[in-house]
Amino acid sequence: MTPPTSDTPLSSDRRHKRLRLDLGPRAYDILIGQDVLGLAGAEIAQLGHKRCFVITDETVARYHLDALTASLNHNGIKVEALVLPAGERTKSLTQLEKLTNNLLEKKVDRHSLLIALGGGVIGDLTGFAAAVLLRGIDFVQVPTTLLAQVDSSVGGKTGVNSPHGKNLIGAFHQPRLVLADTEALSTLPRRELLAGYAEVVKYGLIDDPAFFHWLETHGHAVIDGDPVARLKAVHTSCAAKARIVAADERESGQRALLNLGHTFGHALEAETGYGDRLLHGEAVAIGMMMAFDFSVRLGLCPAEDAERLRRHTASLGLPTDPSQVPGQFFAPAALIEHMTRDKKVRDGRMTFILARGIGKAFITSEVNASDLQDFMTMTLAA
Ligand SMILES: NC(=O)c1ccc[n+]([C@@H]2O[C@H](COP(=O)([O-])OP(=O)(O)OC[C@H]3O[C@@H](n4cnc5c(N)ncnc54)[C@H](O)[C@@H]3O)[C@@H](O)[C@H]2O)c1
Ligand SMILES: O=C(O)C(=O)C[C@@H](O)[C@H](O)[C@H](O)COP(=O)(O)O
Ligand SMILES: [Zn+2]
Repeated sequence: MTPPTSDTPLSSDRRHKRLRLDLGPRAYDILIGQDVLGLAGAEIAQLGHKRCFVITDETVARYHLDALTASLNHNGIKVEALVLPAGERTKSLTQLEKLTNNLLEKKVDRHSLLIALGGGVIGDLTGFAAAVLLRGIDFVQVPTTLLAQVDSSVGGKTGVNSPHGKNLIGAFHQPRLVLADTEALSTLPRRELLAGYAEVVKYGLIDDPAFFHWLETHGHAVIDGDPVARLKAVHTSCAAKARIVAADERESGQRALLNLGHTFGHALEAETGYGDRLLHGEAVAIGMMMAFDFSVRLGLCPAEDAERLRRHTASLGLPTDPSQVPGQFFAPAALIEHMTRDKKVRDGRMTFILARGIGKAFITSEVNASDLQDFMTMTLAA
């Protein structure tokens, strides 16, 4: 049989996949696939809210707000849209204050629903606004970037950045529903697709070597827009995240595996000031490579596994090294200082996600400060 390509229509039962994140009273569905924006009205109507506010950014509004609004209107739901500036700097206390004031002026009430239409920035900010407005109201995630579809829309981590570090102000607040329209990715720039792809690779590296192997063969198809490959990549990623979150909603243990690459990555992001020079997913790509290289240096991981990761991400055009961040010099001490503010620090001890190989990530607090210092000095001098 000829494998489907981006030109091959999918039969309707293969156009969508539905997952359930099982969290008892906070359980919710994740619907993934083609024309999910068209189904959004019917899905959201079932939640029974009288007033809905769509929170989005200027770029996403241009491409996808009309389709979502039409679908909601078609199902008898009136919406008001609030359009924010695009980009990581919108994930700030300043924008949170503006957004919550705006919603309060419009007399948002405890039966209102917020709908986050956009990438991780809009999802994290809207989710946090929903967590704190009137001590907590409902929200739905409608992710439109690959990163948001495979990671940020699922699991209930919401928040904003602080000058002290990434996501340092936030709350766990689960959405009522996640609606991921894979066709919405057709308007996403390649650089943003690649950044999201880093979080896809993460699931293979954590505990699914077969998925990593599949990505080595099909990663280009995921990036180039093959609908079957995209559906599989988003579905496999959400299934992995849902499984981990269901077992440890508030990151008291195994959920920290989802932070692979983030201890290094968040430090790089904080140092670049959350601008366009380094996207979150790019920082994670570099951070995961650093976690593997560090694991090799500590004698924990075969060097060939780190090389396999480097080969795969580099072949798609993702950065693998801090020196690839344009116009930025990273000092080891500055990065280590950021790492000491990581949310995984306990009693002054840093926690790292390291790996014994591809698909064999593990959590450890047994890292020696001098080993870290030597590794950072070596990596940043290279
Ligand atoms: N909560 C979590 O569990 C979690 C997980 C991973 C990442 N995050 C956070 O997510 C954020 C990054 O999210 P992101 O990568 O989606 O960035 P983003 O939200 O800034 O979106 C990236 C860019 O793409 C544009 N865009 C979005 N959808 C588009 C579309 N369909 N077509 C064209 N342009 C589109 C946006 O306007 C923006 O300019 C970071 O702040 C990160 O910390 C959170
Ligand atoms: O959902 C999680 O748990 C993650 O760690 C997913 C990460 O990809 C994401 O970037 C998350 O926001 C990082 O969380 P943080 O607690 O380190 O801020
Ligand atoms: Zn992330």
